[in-house]
Amino acid sequence: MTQIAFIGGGNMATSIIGGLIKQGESKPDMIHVSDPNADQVQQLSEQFGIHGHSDNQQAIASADVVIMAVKPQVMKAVLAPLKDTLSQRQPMLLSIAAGISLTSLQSWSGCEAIVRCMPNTPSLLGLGASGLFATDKVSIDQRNIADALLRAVGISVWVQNEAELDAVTAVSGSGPAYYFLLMEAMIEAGKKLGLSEETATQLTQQTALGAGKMAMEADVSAAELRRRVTSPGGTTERAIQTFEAAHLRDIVEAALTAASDRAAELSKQLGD
Ligand SMILES: NC(=O)C1=CN([C@@H]2O[C@H](COP(=O)(O)OP(=O)(O)OC[C@H]3O[C@@H](n4cnc5c(N)ncnc54)[C@H](O)[C@@H]3O)[C@@H](O)[C@H]2O)C=CC1
Ligand SMILES: O=C(O)[C@@H]1CCC=N1
Repeated sequence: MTQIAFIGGGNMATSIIGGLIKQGESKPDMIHVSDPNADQVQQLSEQFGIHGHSDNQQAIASADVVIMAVKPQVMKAVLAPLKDTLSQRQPMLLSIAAGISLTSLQSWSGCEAIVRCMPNTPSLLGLGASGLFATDKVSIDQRNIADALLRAVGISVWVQNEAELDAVTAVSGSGPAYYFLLMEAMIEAGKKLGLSEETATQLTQQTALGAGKMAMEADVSAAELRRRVTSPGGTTERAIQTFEAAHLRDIVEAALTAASDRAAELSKQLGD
């Protein structure tokens, strides 16, 4: 069975570890985690029965897959002392860090087989959406392992070129925040229309959940589902006309373009 080492045991690592064990994808004994935060390591070891380390070298010593789950800003410094070992052992490196290019990962780690991935925070609930891209040095078996790792916390989608990961970041990486913004606005508007905060919040949350589930389960498009809610001459029609008059679609396109541009910019800034 594959030995997996997580470098960084924060939010995303915790959710992936939890998903792997819950789904039976990996045995606790095969998982190592390393983090300078001793409390975090202890909690992960106790919660999941995995091996905890304070030394990254120890964590990667026998790993087939090394998952880099540290913040992008520290990636270079974290990989520097591991480069000799990684170059020699050549495990598959999987990075979940936003905006760190394959070129940088390759030069900082000395690894050849690298998968870059963009997950999102609903991974914490097993409802994540991740985009993945692999170098051509990644074997089919390694791709399958990377796929299983991310599927343990949601769905995974492979993209055809690295630049598409910027679009994935704009759609699903940052995406949860757009829905939260809409929810904030709906709760505020509901309150202005006379509802209590509690009632406006409950109704907004359940509506978001219901709409998401309907969109997932329906065999028709989101546009068709919208039409089915919209009675001619009714209330939804007025609301939709208001959104369209304010160019909501243009606003969404501009926002996602800005996010994608920023992802590309960050890759350049954080690279060598
Ligand atoms: N939170 C989000 O929405 C998303 C995050 N990501 C990416 O996931 C990565 C991790 O994010 P989170 O889990 O949210 O961050 P986090 O801050 O919860 O976890 C990072 C962990 O790295 C540890 N760390 C710091 N220096 C270290 C070192 N030298 N060696 C080992 N561990 C070290 C920290 O103690 C911390 O526990 C980031 O690169 C981020 O870009 C990707 C998609 C979405
Ligand atoms: O906002 C960010 O830069 C990161 C990437 C995707 C979600 N959070």
